[in-house]
Amino acid sequence: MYVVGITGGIGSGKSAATERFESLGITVVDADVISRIIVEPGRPALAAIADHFGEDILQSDGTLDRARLRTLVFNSPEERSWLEQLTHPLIGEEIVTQLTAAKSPYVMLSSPLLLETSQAQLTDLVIVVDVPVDVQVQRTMARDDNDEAQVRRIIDAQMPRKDRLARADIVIDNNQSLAALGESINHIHATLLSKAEAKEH
Ligand SMILES: CC(C)(COP(=O)(O)OP(=O)(O)OC[C@H]1O[C@@H](n2cnc3c(N)ncnc32)[C@H](O)[C@@H]1O)[C@@H](O)C(=O)NCCC(=O)NCCS
Ligand SMILES: Nc1ncnc2c1ncn2[C@@H]1O[C@H](COP(=O)(O)OP(=O)(O)OP(=O)(O)O)[C@@H](O)[C@H]1O
Repeated sequence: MYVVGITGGIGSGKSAATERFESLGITVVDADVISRIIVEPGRPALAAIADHFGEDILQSDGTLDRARLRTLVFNSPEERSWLEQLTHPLIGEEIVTQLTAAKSPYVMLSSPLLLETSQAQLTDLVIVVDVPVDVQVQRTMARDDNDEAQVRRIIDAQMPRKDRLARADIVIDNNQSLAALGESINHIHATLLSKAEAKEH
């Protein structure tokens, strides 16, 4: 199995990129999606979070109050570290399960923390989706209910842009139109198909 990791900071355009790869028939395993599944009601991780932060971290329907947890963990490195020690092993396990089940010519692992965690070891090649930090901030604020200071705190909790770029095998410059992004991906897809083919033989 040829595993292509794709990463980038918050709001860089990982989802915009992976939607395009999916439309080309590629299975995408998404760490953000998995991070929501492992804290669904009834899961042990949600009970551990409620024990640690108090029942106020749950909404009236029993689901996680993500906005509240977001404020807590991005204002406290200790609380963020506590949450990551709980969630990252569970996210890692589910990533492996989903990668193993994938049937497309290559499989993509999309994760904002690919290079910050051991997830990178699962990949054959790393793609970084890159935009300047100010563009990350603008696009994230336009998408989410987050003020600028909050978005910048999240960016500060992630790998600095230049370190991430230094780890890339392929960089996608997403400071361009969505149409141009699609064009870049068509070319990269052709390259990845031949690399995956080469690994099989
Ligand atoms: C703090 C939580 C509850 C906030 O939830 P919310 O719905 O607001 O955000 P969501 O999960 O969609 O994440 C949005 C973006 O925030 C960034 N982000 C999330 N967690 C982290 C983290 N631990 N460190 C740095 N950036 C992070 C990523 O760029 C991500 O794409 C949630 O992000 C969480 O549980 N984080 C811990 C698990 C984790 O590290 N997830 C990242 C995937 S490995
Ligand atoms: N080339 C582009 N031009 C204009 N808007 C874009 C472009 N690429 C992505 N966007 C928009 O920017 C926002 C952030 O993109 P996206 O959600 O794909 O980022 P992400 O890297 O998946 O973020 P996160 O780490 O938060 O999951 C979205 O609203 C998306 O529609």
